[in-house]
Amino acid sequence: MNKLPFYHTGQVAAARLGIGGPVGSGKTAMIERLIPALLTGGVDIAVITNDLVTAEDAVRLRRSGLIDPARVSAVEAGACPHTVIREDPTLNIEAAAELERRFPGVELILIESGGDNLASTFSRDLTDFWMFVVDVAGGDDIPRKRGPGVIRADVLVINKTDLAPHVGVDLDRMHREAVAVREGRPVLMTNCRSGEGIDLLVDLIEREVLFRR
Ligand SMILES: Nc1nc2c(ncn2[C@@H]2O[C@H](COP(=O)(O)OP(=O)(O)OP(=O)(O)O)[C@@H](O)[C@H]2O)c(=O)[nH]1
Repeated sequence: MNKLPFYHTGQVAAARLGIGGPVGSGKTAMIERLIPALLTGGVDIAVITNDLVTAEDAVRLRRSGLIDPARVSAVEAGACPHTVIREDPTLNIEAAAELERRFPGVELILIESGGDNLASTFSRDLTDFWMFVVDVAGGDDIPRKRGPGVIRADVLVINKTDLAPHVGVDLDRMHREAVAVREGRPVLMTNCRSGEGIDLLVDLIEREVLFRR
């Protein structure tokens, strides 16, 4: 196998897209929606998942039938999830390089962080672009709390919009308050149950990450 890094092989590096957010906000569900949408758009993709001490999310994606299981790599953080996406992203950088070696045409690598707190962010050494996924059921006060993930992510995604009536959340207000703390950076709303909003997210990825439009 060719063990040289991509910059010695003439191969163009794949874009790295980080997906972070609190536990259970719908990061894996988002990836399950993004995979078919991106594949339909002709994007050559691979995925890295980060879990604490298991490969649970990777196993779920490998079994989903949505993507070649060999294109899903698992990193076991063994510590707070942000450690391996921010403080020392070596394991993730190596996993991405390995996917590029094995799949030379890969254009986009989705890197899912383990569920974390509102302060988690991705290192720019690891990702070209990163999204932070929060969910309606986590509370409409989350944007007002101004955590670094909410404020600094390249795109903030508010997921589980279908649950708003069940948890008493005013979606327009939650969106307005998120926009207000993000100084012009985008805020999207999704429902991963139905797929609503995923088209806008894919448009954004194709435009801002893959420079296709
Ligand atoms: N109603 C509703 N449920 C959702 C939505 N997105 C995800 N879920 C559900 O929320 C739960 C958590 O979703 P996951 O995709 O596992 O969340 P995660 O962020 O990957 O979770 P961790 O990796 O454990 O942090 C699952 O039961 C999903 O089916 C949504 O848009 N609407």
